[in-house]
Amino acid sequence: MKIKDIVIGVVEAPLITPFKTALRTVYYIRNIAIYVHADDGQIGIGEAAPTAVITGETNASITEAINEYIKPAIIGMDVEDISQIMERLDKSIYKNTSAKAAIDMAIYDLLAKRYQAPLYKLLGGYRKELVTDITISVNETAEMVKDSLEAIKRGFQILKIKVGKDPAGDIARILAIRDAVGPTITLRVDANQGWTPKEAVRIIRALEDANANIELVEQPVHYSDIEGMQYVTANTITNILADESVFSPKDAITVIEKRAADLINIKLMKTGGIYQAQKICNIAEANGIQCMIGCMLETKISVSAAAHFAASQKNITMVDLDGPILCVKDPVAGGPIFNGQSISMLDKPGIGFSL
Ligand SMILES: C[C@H](N)C(=O)N[C@@H](CCC(=O)O)C(=O)O
Ligand SMILES: [Mg+2]
Repeated sequence: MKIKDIVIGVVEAPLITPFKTALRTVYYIRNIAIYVHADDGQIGIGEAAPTAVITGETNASITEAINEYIKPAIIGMDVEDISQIMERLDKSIYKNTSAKAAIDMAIYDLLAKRYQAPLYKLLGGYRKELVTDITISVNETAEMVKDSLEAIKRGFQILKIKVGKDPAGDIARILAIRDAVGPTITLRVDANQGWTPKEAVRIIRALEDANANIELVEQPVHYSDIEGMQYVTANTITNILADESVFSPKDAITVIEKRAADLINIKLMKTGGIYQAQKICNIAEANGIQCMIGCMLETKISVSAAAHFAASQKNITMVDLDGPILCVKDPVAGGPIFNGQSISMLDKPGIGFSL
């Protein structure tokens, strides 16, 4: 099964409410869809999200990276030579991880279809069901409390609370949410790099003193401030999760060696796809570090690929795959079933979309 052509399209989905983090506000998803055509007529599907503030990519850069660099590097290759394809993909252009992720997942989709196997089984098949959290955008406290209670009414038991935009008000925001939702709901906090190391320690310790029972705090400080992350991890009890600080296996080794975090968030848009994500997950597992699977603002196409990857790995113990849940409707039919907080893998070949 040889790679014959790569076709680029657009995938769009309006969001139910604006998505707000310390880094950006988004009203509408407009991502790149990828169709990798094989010489036997099969098509593999992928998606790239243009998260300029995190990966540095735009829809224009993703399109250019694929057309000018990635496509010439892998066209004509046999889908079964996966390691060789992934080596060429990695070397075809520096960074551009979301462009690479879209191609990587489309090729894995084709490989799994070649063997008539669901992708999660081909990758290891550890489990069939995942439970995702849902994001509560950063807003004024009252609005975040209201959004948290609505999410619980919709059946979500794990909330990912965005903070870091107004550090002075963050303790009050988080405590008000804990107060409103009660003790049984799991709360994750994501500062998206919005705090200084000293601020982070002060805020997290205040939450600990108030018995807020926060499961983890994600990327408290700037992605490049590994020493700052190390300082926060060393001076708090709460688990610290590295997100924007870990794109590559090398980044994971740095964070682990420096004890800069307790946990790692793997996103296909940061790793450049499943092949590199597996390496990070294995490195973390060998070092006793559990991983979260995360997503950017992505639709069901790429989030489904991430779900297959997560389902295949024992060491992925936390799931933040709420992209499709934040959309008014899915732009594609098929794939795993997203029902409230549960994501169920089906036994259709590949990622599960009929193309
Ligand atoms: C969508 C997901 N829950 C999430 O929060 N992802 C990112 C930010 C994504 C983005 O800005 O597109 C995260 O920081 O974990
Ligand atoms: Mg994050």
